[in-house]
Amino acid sequence: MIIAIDGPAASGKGTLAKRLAAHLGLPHLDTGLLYRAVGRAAIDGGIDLEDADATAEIADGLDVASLDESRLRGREMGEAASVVASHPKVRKALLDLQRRFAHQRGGAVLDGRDIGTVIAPGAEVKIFVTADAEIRARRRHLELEKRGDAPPFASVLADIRKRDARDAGRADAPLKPAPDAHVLDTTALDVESAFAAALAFVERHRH
Ligand SMILES: Nc1ncnc2c1ncn2[C@@H]1O[C@H](COP(=O)(O)OP(=O)(O)OP(=O)(O)O)[C@@H](O)[C@H]1O
Ligand SMILES: Nc1ccn([C@@H]2O[C@H](COP(=O)(O)O)[C@@H](O)[C@H]2O)c(=O)n1
Repeated sequence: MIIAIDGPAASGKGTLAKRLAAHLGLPHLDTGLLYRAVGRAAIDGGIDLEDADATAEIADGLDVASLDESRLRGREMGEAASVVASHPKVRKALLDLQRRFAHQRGGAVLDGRDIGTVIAPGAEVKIFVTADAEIRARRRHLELEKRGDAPPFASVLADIRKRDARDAGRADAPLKPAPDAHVLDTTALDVESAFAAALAFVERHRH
């Protein structure tokens, strides 16, 4: 069974994908990490994030086994990822490995922006996780506060809005729910309730 989980920044899709994968015993891929890794490598190498050819070359040679998540999290990498993710050549370079992961024997859970629309349009379960931007910013701000690394709330909210607008506005694989996706609005749901709602949906649709 392939479970595709998409949604805007800080909607909780990663939290949900991880929980579902652990509960169902399926492998999980956070596809945002791939774009973050390309952004990270470009910055480390002094390459302009707007350079589609150079960043696609990085994406082509990405070693997924050696992704260092601790260097990929954080606001700057989210922004850098969103810039490189707008290049069709970068997306093309990362397509096959995501599709192979999705179609491995036994199934998988993937979360990102285009899983239900582009990477695995035939997925048995598609969930588009969303929440009001202010709530998402509040959750992300809380997370950053716990890490002792919180900028002002207003700048967290502005980052989220800017990233969503870029992701939804790009021509190639824009952020949007697949026509057959179940939209799960978690604005009024805590983590446990969101997980319970997602799991109930999965159980209804697995075949
Ligand atoms: N339903 C919820 N209620 C309250 N907090 C939540 C909920 N879901 C997730 N969170 C918290 O919100 C923050 C963002 O969640 P998460 O990292 O899963 O989002 P994401 O969509 O994967 O983000 P990104 O797109 O930036 O990778 C985390 O601190 C997480 O613990
Ligand atoms: N399937 C995907 C996944 C991610 N992106 C881009 O990467 C950025 C970072 O993603 P996070 O989930 O780690 O926040 C995101 O803003 C997108 O621009 C993507 O395009 N497709």
